[in-house]
Amino acid sequence: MPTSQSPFVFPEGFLWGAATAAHQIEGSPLADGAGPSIWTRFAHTPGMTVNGDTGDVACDHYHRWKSDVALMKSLGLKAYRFSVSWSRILPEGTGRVNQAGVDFYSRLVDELLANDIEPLLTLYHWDLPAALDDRGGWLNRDIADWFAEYGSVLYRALDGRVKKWVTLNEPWVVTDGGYLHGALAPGHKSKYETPIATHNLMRAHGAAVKAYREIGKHEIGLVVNIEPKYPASDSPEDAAAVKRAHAYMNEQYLDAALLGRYPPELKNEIFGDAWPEWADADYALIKQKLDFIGINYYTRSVTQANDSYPLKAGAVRQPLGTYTETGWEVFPQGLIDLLVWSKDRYGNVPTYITENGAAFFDPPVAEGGRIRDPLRMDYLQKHLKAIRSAIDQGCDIRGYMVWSLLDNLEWSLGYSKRFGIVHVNYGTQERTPKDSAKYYSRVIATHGESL
Ligand SMILES: N#[N+]C[C@@H]1[C@@H](O)[C@H](O)[C@@H](O)[C@@H]2O[C@H]12
Repeated sequence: MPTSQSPFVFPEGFLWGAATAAHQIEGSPLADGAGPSIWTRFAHTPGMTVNGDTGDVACDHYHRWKSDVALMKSLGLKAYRFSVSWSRILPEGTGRVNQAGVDFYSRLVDELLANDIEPLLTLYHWDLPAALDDRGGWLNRDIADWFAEYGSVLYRALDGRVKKWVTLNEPWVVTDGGYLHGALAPGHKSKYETPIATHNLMRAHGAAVKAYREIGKHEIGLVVNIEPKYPASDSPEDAAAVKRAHAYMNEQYLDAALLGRYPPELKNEIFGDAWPEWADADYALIKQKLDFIGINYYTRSVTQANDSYPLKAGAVRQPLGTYTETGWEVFPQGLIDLLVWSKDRYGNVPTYITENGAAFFDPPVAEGGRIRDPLRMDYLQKHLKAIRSAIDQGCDIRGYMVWSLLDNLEWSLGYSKRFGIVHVNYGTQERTPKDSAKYYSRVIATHGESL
C-alpha cells in the first residue's frame, strides 16, 4: 500500500476490475453445441437493432479469450466480471448439459486465476435460451426451477475457482426493456406481463441462491441498476413522479431481495390491477441472505410528472449538464447519493460497483496506436472519487468494475456506442488500450492515489 496520505487511497483489498457480458463480446453464439438465445433471435429480426447488428461475431472473445485475459493482466486488473451464456451450458435451457460450453468457461476461469485475476461470474445477463422463451420464459413460474438447475450445473463445475457469483444482472432492464417497452429481447409490450416477469425473475434469483447454499461454499449476490431521481421542480406533482420512478426503478428489486416486499407504489400508483397479489411463500423464496449486492451506476434522472405510460414520470435534460453518447448526464454526486441511500435503507450490505462507465465518441481506428478518450478518463476519475467519498461516509464498498473492458455490442444500439476502455477495431478485431485504460491501470497500481 502506498505510504502517502492521499485522500483517494482506497481500502486494502478493494477489488479493481472490469466487466463484460457473454452476448456482448463472445460471438459464435451457436458454436460447439450451444443453443440460440432470445438475443440471437431478436438481433436477427429486422429492425430490432441499429444497422441490423448482431452478436454473431461481436469481439470474437469466444476465440480470443486467452489473449483477452493477457490484456487484462497487462492492465493490472485484479478482477473480471463476466457472464455465462445459459444456452451454451444447457442448449434447451434445461436437461442436457453441453460439456463444451462448460469447458469454455472452465478454461476461462483457469486462465484468469493463472493470471491472478479474480472471476466474478454472472449467471444471467439477458440472454435467455430461446427454447425457454418458447415455454413462456420469464412469464412461466417454472423458470425459477429452470434457473436453479442452470446455476447448479455451474456451481458444481466452478465453485471454489469462482468465489463471487451473481444471479441476475439488472432485472429492471430485463422487464422494462423486454416486457413493457419492447426495446430489448424478447420485445414484448405489456403492462400485464411486466409484473409477472419481474416476480419470476426474483423468484428465480431466490431459487438460485437457495441452490447455491446447498452446493456452493463462497459468495453470491444480486446486481441491480440504480438511477437516483431528483425532482425537476418543487411541485407536488414532480415529487410524486420522483416517488413513483424511484420505487419502480430503484427500490423494487432490492426491496424484494433484501426486505421481502415490493414498494406499494408498484400496485397502488403504477400497475394497478395489472399487479397480482403474490403468495407469502413467493416472498420467502425471494428473500434469501445475500453476501453482497452489485450496483450498476451510469447517471441520474431529473424527473418530472408527465403522461408517460404507465409511470407518468420522465427525465428532463439539464441545459448545463454534460451528456454521454447514450444521452446520459454525467453526475457523480448521484453515485454518492445512491450509495448512502442504499446503506441507510438496506443496512450497509457489502457492495460492489459492478458497472460504471460511459460511451463517448471514439475514432473507429487507432491513430498511431493511440486512442485518446479524455472525456471517459474524466468520467472515471469523477466517479472513482465519488466512491471514495461514499466510503468516507461509511458505505461498505468492496470493489469497482469499469464498464466495459472492451468496446462491444450495445444491445439494440448495436456497435454504434463504445463503452470500452479498450478499443476494438471490429474489422480486424485488434484491441487497443485507450488512454482511459492506461489511466485506470495507474489508479489500480496506486490503489487510487493517482486519481
Ligand atoms: N447501456 N448500456 C451500458 C451497459 C450495458 O452494456 C450492460 O450490458 C448493462 O448491464 C447495463 O446497461 C449498462
